[in-house]
Amino acid sequence: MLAMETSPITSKKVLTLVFVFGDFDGERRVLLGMKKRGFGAGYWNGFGGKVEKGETILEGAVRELEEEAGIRVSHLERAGMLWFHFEGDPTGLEVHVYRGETFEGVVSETEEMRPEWFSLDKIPFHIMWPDDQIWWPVFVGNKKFCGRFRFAKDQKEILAHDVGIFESLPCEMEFGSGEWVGGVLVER
Ligand SMILES: Nc1[nH]c(=O)nc2c1ncn2[C@H]1C[C@H](O)[C@@H](COP(=O)(O)OP(=O)(O)OP(=O)(O)O)O1
Repeated sequence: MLAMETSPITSKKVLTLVFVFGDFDGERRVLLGMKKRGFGAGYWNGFGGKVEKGETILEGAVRELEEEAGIRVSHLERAGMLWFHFEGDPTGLEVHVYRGETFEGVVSETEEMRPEWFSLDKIPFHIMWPDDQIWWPVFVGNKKFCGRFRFAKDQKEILAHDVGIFESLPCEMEFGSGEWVGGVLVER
C-alpha cells in the first residue's frame, strides 16, 4: 500500500463538544442541536465551540452549552477526544467530547442552535458530520475513546481514520503523529 500524500498540520484549534443525555419515561434520549450558522451549519451535533483564553477546556464546554442550548450543568464527564484534519488546511481541530446527565434550566433555541431530543435508536447520522457514526457506538457504550480523521478538502469525504478505546484520557495517541496509509493509521 502506498502512503497517501497529506498536507502538514502546523497549528491547532481546541474545541469542545457536549452531549447531554436524558430519560423520558424509560426511553433514553440525547440532546442534539441543529447548527444554524458557522462551521458545520446544517448538521445536528452536540454543543460546543472554541475554548477562550483564561478558561479551562471543561469551563469552555459548560459555557458553550449554556450559550447554545440555554442549560447549565454542574458536572460533565470527559468522554473522548477527536482530531480532525482537512486536506490543505494547516490548522487541525482538537475536539474534547463530554457527556452530561443532569442539567438546570430550560432547553431553548438560540441564534446558533435549534435543540431537539433524539431517542438513541433514531440518531440522524445522515444529517451529521460523517465521522459521528464511526465513534458514536463507542461513545454511547460508555467507553473512553480517541479518534483521528483526515477529511478531503470538501469537508465531507473521510480519507483516513482510526478510533481507539482508552482506559483514561488524554490518550497516548497524539494529534498528527503516525502516518495515514490507505485508510488505516500506521504508527511511526
Ligand atoms: N468533524 C466533526 N464532527 C463532530 O461531531 N463535531 C465537530 C466536527 N468538527 C467540528 N465539530 C464541532 C466542534 C465544535 O463543537 C463545533 C465547532 O464550533 P465553533 O464554535 O468553532 O464553530 P463556529 O464556526 O460556529 O464558531 P464561531 O465562529 O466562534 O461561532 O463543531
